[in-house]
Amino acid sequence: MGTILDGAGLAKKIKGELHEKVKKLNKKPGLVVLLLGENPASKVYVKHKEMDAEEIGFLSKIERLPVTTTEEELLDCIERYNQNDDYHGILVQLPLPEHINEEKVLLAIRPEKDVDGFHPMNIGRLVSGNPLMTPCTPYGIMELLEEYKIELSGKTAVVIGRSNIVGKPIATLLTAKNATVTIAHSKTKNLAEVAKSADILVVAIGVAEMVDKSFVKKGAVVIDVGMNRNAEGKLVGDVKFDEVAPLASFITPVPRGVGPMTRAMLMKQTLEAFERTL
Ligand SMILES: NC(=O)C1=CN([C@@H]2O[C@H](COP(=O)(O)OP(=O)(O)OC[C@H]3O[C@@H](n4cnc5c(N)ncnc54)[C@H](OP(=O)(O)O)[C@@H]3O)[C@@H](O)[C@H]2O)C=CC1
Ligand SMILES: Nc1nc(=O)c2c([nH]1)NC[C@@H]1CN(c3ccc(C(=O)N[C@@H](CCC(=O)O)C(=O)O)cc3)C=[N+]21
Repeated sequence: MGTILDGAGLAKKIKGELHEKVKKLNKKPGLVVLLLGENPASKVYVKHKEMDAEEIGFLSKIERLPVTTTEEELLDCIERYNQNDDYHGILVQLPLPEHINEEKVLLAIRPEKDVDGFHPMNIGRLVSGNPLMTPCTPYGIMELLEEYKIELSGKTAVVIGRSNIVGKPIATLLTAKNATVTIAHSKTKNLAEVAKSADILVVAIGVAEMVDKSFVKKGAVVIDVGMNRNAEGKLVGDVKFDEVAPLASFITPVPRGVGPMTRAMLMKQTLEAFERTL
């Protein structure tokens, strides 16, 4: 049975450290989350982020906008927070409604306040090895691997999924730590076989429990980013945990694995954005 990577525990420790730092400040770091519409999953995530921010002692605000908000109105709202010195971090919850151009929106956030790390400048800086803000989920995964002293140099890593928010940036970060990385996706042939070559397997697909033991080499480190509701409404990952855990050397659970680390990195980057304004 592999060691369970306790994301919730590490996130709690990190948030405690952030809280201690914030107590010593004269001004509160501020985080605003812009949420369009009523996507139930987004509402839950956003609520969690607000709770984290308040616990740490940040100024925290959720700007709830109707689903009918126009692109221009959203861009105006972002610009107001770009100019507002009380807010050091701005996060626009994704996905956005169809009528809004995501690329335009992400480009409108001042890179210094882009605590998600999704602005093209931040992506470019990450890829060129001089990061300012790092996408929170990949960042959280790297912190978790480091906490458990998991060696990456010279290891083979397979990332399943190539999204801008998870797959591509985690592949970049693993490469920077000298892993040899393969990115797989829906067009990959012999996916299970490719995955089985991995010392480190990162799964970010969005299909409940798709990855079973046929994808996993004995002794592999398995990172499950997936966040899905199964038929009974229970939160499950992309990995069949019960089947894979006995094979793995380390494995993240869902919940309490990658998800809490994502939120902790968001808080960390908000404090760093604040500190850069001093
Ligand atoms: N824990 C956390 O903090 C976070 C969790 N998530 C969760 O992680 C999962 C992935 O999210 P995200 O990256 O945004 O998702 P996207 O939907 O943007 O990307 C999914 C990727 O998986 C690939 N894929 C889809 N189906 C298959 C398949 N059958 N075989 C192989 N590859 C496949 C897609 O391939 P192709 O490119 O070819 O279409 C795509 O690259 C979701 O469950 C999401 O909820 C996301 C963000 C944060
Ligand atoms: N601009 C933007 N930034 C994001 O970072 C972003 C986003 N949009 N859109 C949606 C995805 C998804 N995401 C999650 C973060 C934490 C948990 C999380 O904390 N999960 C808990 C469980 C939560 C529960 O019980 O529902 C856990 O895994 O233990 C989940 C999902 C961030 N995302």
